[in-house]
Amino acid sequence: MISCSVIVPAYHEKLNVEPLTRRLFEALGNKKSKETELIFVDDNSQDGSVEEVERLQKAGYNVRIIVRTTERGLSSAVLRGFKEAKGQYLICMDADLQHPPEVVPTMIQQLEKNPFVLGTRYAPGIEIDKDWPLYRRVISSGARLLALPLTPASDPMSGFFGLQSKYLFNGEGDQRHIIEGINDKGFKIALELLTKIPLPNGGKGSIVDVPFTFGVRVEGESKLSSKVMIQYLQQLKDLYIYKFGIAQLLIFLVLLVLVALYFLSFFL
Ligand SMILES: Nc1nc2c(ncn2[C@@H]2O[C@H](COP(=O)(O)OP(=O)(O)O[C@H]3O[C@H](CO)[C@@H](O)[C@H](O)[C@@H]3O)[C@@H](O)[C@H]2O)c(=O)[nH]1
Ligand SMILES: [Mg+2]
Repeated sequence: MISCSVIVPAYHEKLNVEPLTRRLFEALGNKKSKETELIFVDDNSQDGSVEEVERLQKAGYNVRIIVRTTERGLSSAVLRGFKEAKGQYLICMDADLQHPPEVVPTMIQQLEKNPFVLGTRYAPGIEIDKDWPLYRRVISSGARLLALPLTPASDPMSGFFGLQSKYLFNGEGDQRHIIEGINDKGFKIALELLTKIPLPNGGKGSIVDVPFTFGVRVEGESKLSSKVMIQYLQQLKDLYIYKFGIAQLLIFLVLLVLVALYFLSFFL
């Protein structure tokens, strides 16, 4: 029986499909592999990813690929994968091996006892984004700072996380559906869920950190674009309103300007 589903949003990731699949199932070992399914959610890349997955299926791996033809986007791809998942433990990770598959067994172990598990780059001994160019560090720090009031999580920008499915869905069987009001735009699906799903005690004590080192992408290219950054700012605005009400939006905007000025000062 499948207890864990690993969901991987993928766009033009053909070269990463096989190494990710092999490394994941190798890390899981015999017993856990039988209880785990791997689901790629691809947005019609037409780059041979489908054929790669078919080859891996023939080799005996429990992997499949959902190809979306009318939708695009990381967050909505992850939500689609969650909807199709059979496991009670749901894990989300990138295709490009920046999230080490070897960390997944620890995440599953933690999910057996805790509602939410977060792959975090902010932990003792972890050097944050050490190979990132300066501009990515600036964007990442600014984005993290702005999300701090929304959740007690250490790394709400992370795309490497897991949760118990009962916190994501309402209803059972055919009636099962993702809780209302989840924004499916942009890249930051973990932040959205951390803010909105009904975690015990508002997340305090129910989000377990699993430290990992954010690797460097070897194959393919990042899909982070200015459109994604604008979607993030829109998402933040909506989350501030959701959490604090419309009056606080003004404070948010003032904060935004201050933070922008602070970071701009590095370049002036
Ligand atoms: N299906 C689908 N997948 C997508 C899309 N855009 C990106 N992806 C997939 O989402 C994953 C992350 O995309 P990257 O382009 O590699 O993102 P990144 O800039 O490296 O950002 C990562 O780091 C952030 C932390 O700073 C994370 O927040 C983010 O989720 C991601 O992991 C990859 O597997 C990529 O193929 C899309 O439109 N559709
Ligand atoms: Mg990446």
